[in-house]
Amino acid sequence: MSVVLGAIADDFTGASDLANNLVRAGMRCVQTIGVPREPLDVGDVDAVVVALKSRSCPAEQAVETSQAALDWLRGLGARQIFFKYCSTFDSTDAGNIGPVADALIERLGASQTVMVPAFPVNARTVYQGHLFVGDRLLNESGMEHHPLNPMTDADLVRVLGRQTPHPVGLLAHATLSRGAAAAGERLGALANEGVRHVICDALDEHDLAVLAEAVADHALVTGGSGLGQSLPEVYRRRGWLAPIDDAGRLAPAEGAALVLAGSCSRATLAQIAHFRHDHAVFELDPLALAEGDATLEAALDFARERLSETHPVLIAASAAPEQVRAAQQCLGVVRAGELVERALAELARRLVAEGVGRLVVAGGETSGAVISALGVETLRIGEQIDPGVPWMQTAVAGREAPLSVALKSGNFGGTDFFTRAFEVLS
Ligand SMILES: Nc1ncnc2c1ncn2[C@@H]1O[C@H](COP(=O)(O)OP(=O)(O)O)[C@@H](O)[C@H]1O
Ligand SMILES: O=C(O)[C@@H](O)C(=O)COP(=O)(O)O
Repeated sequence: MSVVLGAIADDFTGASDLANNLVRAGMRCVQTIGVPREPLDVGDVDAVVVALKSRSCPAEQAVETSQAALDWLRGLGARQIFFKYCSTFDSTDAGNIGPVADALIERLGASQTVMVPAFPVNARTVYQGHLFVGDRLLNESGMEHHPLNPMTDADLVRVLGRQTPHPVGLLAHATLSRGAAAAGERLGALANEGVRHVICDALDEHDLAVLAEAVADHALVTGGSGLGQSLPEVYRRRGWLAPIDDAGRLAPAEGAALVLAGSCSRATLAQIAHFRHDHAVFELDPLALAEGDATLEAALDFARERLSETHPVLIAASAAPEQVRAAQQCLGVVRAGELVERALAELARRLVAEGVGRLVVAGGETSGAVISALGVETLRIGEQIDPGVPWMQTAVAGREAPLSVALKSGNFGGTDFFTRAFEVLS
């Protein structure tokens, strides 16, 4: 059997979210950081997820790295390509969802793709093309304050329409509720009208299963990880997958426990507040980081004094919207983000070299910066901590035992995530 699914994820937390769902649905999955330099042995692999850091970079760069990932995945023989973006459709009018989807469609010679951000288990649903987080529209969910891609419009047909010159259509719930054949017919009719991108409603797992059945033969699908829960079952019915084995067991974890947070989402802020009750927290201020290395050294000292296997330490740049705005006004949006990402990446690099072996990172961009600084190339997927966030293991230079790492999407996880994650691991 060869690789069935090749996925291109626009950030690192998103990649592990998708890989987690594929593993839980019984696919043997490897996550790579970018396109690996060495050939990858895919002898017993059903799915490969390539993690990129292409969500917030200039659109041309996102297109270029995504095309390179596509070419590599096709070289592995992948039957279907999955472009994974955020379940909150994180993007701006400049991209990158529209431009990347267009480029992938063209390179694959396809005529259409579905857009399925829904992830019901984490309360992301789509109705009449409008994205909800819980019972709030996207633009009232906290995502309107995102430091890099504030989401101020919940109408995804309209949002995507600003990112692509091609027509955007809707596969509405009324059609979906009539089953996979009706959904497939509607997609075909839209394709005949020249509609390239189809935003799909989905309220629950059943809707995702219907969509998976309708699109399993498409060259390209796009969306959040929810669709990744449902596709493997369709592949299995078609005989494309080997029987399920134990797809997600890791070696025992070793080393001190550290949490690094760069996400400013509501969920992460609540998780930090919860953690603070019983644990030590160091706050990184981007304005102080801009002044020189003293803050970074202070954070290192703080961690070194407290690191242990049993009591995690947290270093966080995460701040409330008004503080983020103040830092951005002073430093600029890009520089503020870069200063924080660089500092957290440097802390990870130095503290892992000094014995951290269990690492949780909060935030997609932040995870990209940290994992890149650690020189990670591939990750194995292990146990789920909360929906969308698995423990993973990887080799890092200078460490004999594998590094256990969890990349938490800003918006995911219960309030006790930063303590419970380590309990799950032990
Ligand atoms: N105090 C702060 N002020 C300004 N920007 C910040 C601050 N803390 C974190 N950031 C930046 O905000 C961005 C958060 O994005 P990300 O890590 O993807 O989190 P999420 O997963 O919540 O989207 C990062 O670029 C990070 O460097
Ligand atoms: O789909 C999702 O919500 C996540 O997998 C995701 O993409 C995470 O992005 P961040 O919130 O930026 O971590």
